Amino acid sequence: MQSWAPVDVPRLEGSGPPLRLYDTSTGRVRPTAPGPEATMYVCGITPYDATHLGHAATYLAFDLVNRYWRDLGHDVHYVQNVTDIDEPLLERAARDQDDWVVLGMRETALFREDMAALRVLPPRHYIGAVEAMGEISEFVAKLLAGGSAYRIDDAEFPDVYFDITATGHFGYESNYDEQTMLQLSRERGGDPDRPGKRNPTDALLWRMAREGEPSWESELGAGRPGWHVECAAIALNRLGEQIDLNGGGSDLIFPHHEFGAAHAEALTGAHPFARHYVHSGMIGLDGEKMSKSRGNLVFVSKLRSADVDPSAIRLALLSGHYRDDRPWTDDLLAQAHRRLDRWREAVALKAGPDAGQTITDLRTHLADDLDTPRALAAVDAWADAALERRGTDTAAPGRVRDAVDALLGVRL
Ligand SMILES: Nc1ncnc2c1ncn2[C@@H]1O[C@H](COS(=O)(=O)NC(=O)[C@@H](N)CS)[C@@H](O)[C@H]1O
Ligand SMILES: [Zn+2]
Repeated sequence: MQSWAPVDVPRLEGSGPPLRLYDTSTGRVRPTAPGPEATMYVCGITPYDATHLGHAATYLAFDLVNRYWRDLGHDVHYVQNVTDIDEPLLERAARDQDDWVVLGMRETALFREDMAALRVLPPRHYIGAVEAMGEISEFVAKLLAGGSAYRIDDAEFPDVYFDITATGHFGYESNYDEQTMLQLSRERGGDPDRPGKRNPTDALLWRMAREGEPSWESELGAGRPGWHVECAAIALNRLGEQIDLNGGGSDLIFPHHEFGAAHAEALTGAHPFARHYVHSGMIGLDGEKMSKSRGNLVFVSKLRSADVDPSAIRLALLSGHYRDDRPWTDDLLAQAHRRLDRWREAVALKAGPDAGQTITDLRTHLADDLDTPRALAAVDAWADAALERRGTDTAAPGRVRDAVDALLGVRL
């Protein structure tokens, strides 16, 4: 599947400290240490109700990681999927008398447009589950052959499940207890109460074809994949056995990323699958998580069609810390507009105070687990000084503009 338009990123002089990020599996902020090419897998959308501000906040967080690693001089091999076949998509298509394929294509196209408008750097590989069906079924067949997976004893639908005891590390990514895992498995598409499973939380790998459901021929028999194995296969086959970062919103901590890691590790034996598991907080509206099921969604495309500057949307979402569950409010957007106008006014000056310290501060704060509130405050300070006390450095406004573009993706 084609990704979206590339974004030019100004090259800045010098570089900052190593990027440190909170890792869910160890519960600590730790330095990332990618090689010359950093490898990052961030889960993509299930293409309906796209792109709401929750989606946008999550993809902006990982865009900052991408930009910061590039600022350090790394290449970034960024891979993202599209869950263009899954229960929720089929249900939404049925509800709206829509063809699920058309719905998926339409919403994915809208998502690409929104990401390009927000100046999110595109993934090098943007892969749909449907186009990856061959490699996914092959991955499942290998798990089955290797004994990490089994067919459930159900004559009508002998579906394939993953055995959570296969790797001996299951649970290390989320660190959730059994009770929590059971509850979240139930809430997020699992079937812990299905009779015949070895362990209630064992995850579905391959669902044999049901009447009236889309299915694909495979060595496993006609059917379609479980949700987690799609990401494990797409990531592993493009980024290798161990990656620098596996990311998504905090609602993916379990079961999705726990199983994605377990599937990959069961196949390769390489542990941990990702050196960092990074999760962003939930954007809420009126006190509830912004989510498809609740329907309390604010869409990027609606704001864009109301002529809201995408850079203001970016600034509004970056004004909070990426890991915090936080509300979206109209006031947040109004504040962001004011901030954007002030920064633009300051960089339009002929000269300003020295930019060096500001760029150093920007990098230091971003390197500290993407501390964007402090990073934005550093630019506020420079803009205030430039507008109030002026300054004599004629290179400063241009340097600040380029740093804000390269590191925050905000176009001044
Ligand atoms: N309210 C929200 N705030 C922040 N991030 C959110 C919110 N709702 C969803 N997300 C994140 O947006 C990304 C896409 O969500 S999604 O469309 O439901 N799709 C999926 O979770 C799967 N296709 C991942 S393979 C996920 O990382 C999810 O955690
Ligand atoms: Zn995923």
